[in-house]
Formats: sequence, structure tokens, C-alpha cells
Amino acid sequence: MTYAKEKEVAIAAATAAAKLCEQVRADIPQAIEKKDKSPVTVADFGAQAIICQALAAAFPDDPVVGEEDAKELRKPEMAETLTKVTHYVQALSPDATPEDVTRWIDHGNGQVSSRYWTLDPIDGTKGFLRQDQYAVALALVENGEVKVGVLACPAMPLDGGQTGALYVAVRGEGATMVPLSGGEPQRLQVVMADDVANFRFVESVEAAHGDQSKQNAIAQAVGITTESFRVDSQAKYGIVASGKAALYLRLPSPKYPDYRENIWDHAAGAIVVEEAGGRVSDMYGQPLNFAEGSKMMNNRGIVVSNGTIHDQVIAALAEN
Ligand SMILES: Nc1ncnc2c1ncn2[C@@H]1O[C@H](COP(=O)(O)OS(=O)(=O)O)[C@@H](OP(=O)(O)O)[C@H]1O
Ligand SMILES: [Mg+2]
Ligand SMILES: [Mg+2]
Ligand SMILES: [Mg+2]
Repeated sequence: MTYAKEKEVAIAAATAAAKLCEQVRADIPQAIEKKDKSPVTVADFGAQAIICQALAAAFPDDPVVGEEDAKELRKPEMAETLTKVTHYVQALSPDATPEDVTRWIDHGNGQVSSRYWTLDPIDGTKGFLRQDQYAVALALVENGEVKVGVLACPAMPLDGGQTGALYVAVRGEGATMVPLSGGEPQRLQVVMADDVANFRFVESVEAAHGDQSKQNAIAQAVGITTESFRVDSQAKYGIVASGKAALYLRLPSPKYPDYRENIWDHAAGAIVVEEAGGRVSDMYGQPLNFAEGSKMMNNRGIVVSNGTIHDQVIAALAEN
């Protein structure tokens, strides 16, 4: 088994971070506004602290490229928020001080290099605030290729009535889903072409994060006639990997034509789908570039599929 230690550490860290997030969610979190006007919560900071602490201890030489940083949190007017974050972190790491917490968060300020981790402590913060889907997303990238991906989706409903999924993939070794509450890992397989009931497509809840009218037109062009399934965060990748949808489309929003996708919004999800037999590319069929920087400057839009319809989707995009 390759990357055994990386997989073990990533699973333990993402599972712990998911626990922290669920604790915050039960307490009804408040949104804090970031400089770019997007929301962040004490759970985003706490989850980044917990995961970075674990990665720094196990792999001290690996940079971590995370979404959040502690710059604002260090300001005196944020002391109360930092106290709250520290309180949630202490439930998992009792000796943690506020200084530890900000230091661990800023361990996530690393740069893309030949080997690095990328972390989205909460992907779908808006979904998290709405008590909808969200994901803790962690991936290891080597020489531009995602090697390990772990996606914790604490609000994901499972067959059989439980809630909470952990999706795990290692390059060349397949993808599995294990309930966050524990149990046997189940092998993931994307939907087959003849599984009509699951031949659906997923897209973001937030209309401004895509182009919903074009997404619908492309889905129809490849024979998907049912309405989209709208889900927050990289949970969408988990749904495609589990064979519960054939396609996830994320086309550039007409409102933000210059938007570029972040590596942490896709790395973990992409390997989970690929290892379940699916395909991931940008809207021109180009591979996602995880080798350059935190934003994928040369990619536009995201297409995630079960594989069988991928070329058809790219062809439909070229025509529309
Ligand atoms: N304009 C635009 N276009 C595309 N994507 C954008 C845009 N603005 C933000 N973001 C990123 O969207 C991430 C949330 O993913 P989703 O859209 O799938 O979920 S959600 O519907 O917003 O909950 C969200 O990730 P988090 O910040 O981690 O929640 C953002 O990185
Ligand atoms: Mg995100
Ligand atoms: Mg995030
Ligand atoms: Mg964010």
C-alpha cells in the first residue's frame, strides 16, 4: 500500500476537524465577513488549526496550502473570536493556547511546491451556515498530481439512515466511503450508463458560483432530462463518486467572468471521483493544474463525470 501514513494521518485529522465543525454547527455559528466579503466561521479556523497541527507533527517538511489564515484573528478586536476558536480546539487538543491556534492556522500559509498538502477546512461555508452540506477537504499533491484525497461530509445522508460520510482515495488504489460514525469502508463506483434513475446532474446551491442556465442546457444536450440536484461544497464530488449522479458542472458565472478556481476547492474531490472510475477536467477538457499556484489560472470551469459521457459534455460545451 502506498501513502499509508499520509492516508492514516489525513483520515484522522479530517475526522477530528469534522467533529469540531459539527460541534460548532450544533451551537449555531455566526458568519464573520472576510476582506473579499465571503463568510468564515470559528469552525473554518478551528478545523484548519486541527488539521495543520496534525500535518506539521507527522510531515514537518510538507507545506500546507490552506484557504484560511490567522492575520485578522490576531487583531485585538478579534480576541473574543480567537477565544471561541481556542475553546473548540481544546475539546480535541486540551493544552492548546490561543498562540498555538494562530500558529497552527498559519502553518496553512505554505506555497505550492513539488510535494504539498492543500486544505479547505470548510468547503461550502455558506452551506454550513445554512445547516446544509459542507465538506472538510484535504489532499496531498506530488509533482502536480493529487495522490491522496480525504473528504469529510458530516451532513451527508447515507443509505440506511445514518448521516456523515468520509470519502477516501489513494492514486491507483480506488476510492472508498466509510460512515463518519465508523464501519466498514465501501468501495465507490461511478454510475453506469444504463442506470437511468441515477443519471442526474449536480450543481452548486449558490447561483453566483456557476452558470445555471448553461449548466442545464449542457446537461440536456447529453441526455440528462431531470432537474439538477443542488448541493453545496465538494459533497458534489462525493455524490458523483458514489454513483448517485453522472455529472457535476461548474461553469464560469456570467457575473464573475474572471473568476479562477482554487486548488483546495477541487483537489480532494477530484481524486475521489477519478479513483471511483470517473473523469475530471476543465470545460475545455484540459486537466486541472495543481502544479502552479493556489489559483488554477489556466483552467476555466469544471466538468466532473462518470467518464462515459465526458467527451460528449466537452463537445457540447464547445458548441454552446
Ligand atoms: N464566483 C465564484 N465562482 C465559483 N466558485 C466560487 C465563486 N465564489 C466563491 N467560490 C467558491 O465556491 C466554494 C463553495 O463551493 P460551492 O459553490 O460548490 O458550494 S456553495 O453552493 O457555495 O455552498 C467556496 O468555497 P468556501 O469558501 O470554502 O466555501 C469558494 O471558494
Ligand atoms: Mg471551498
Ligand atoms: Mg472554505
Ligand atoms: Mg471561503
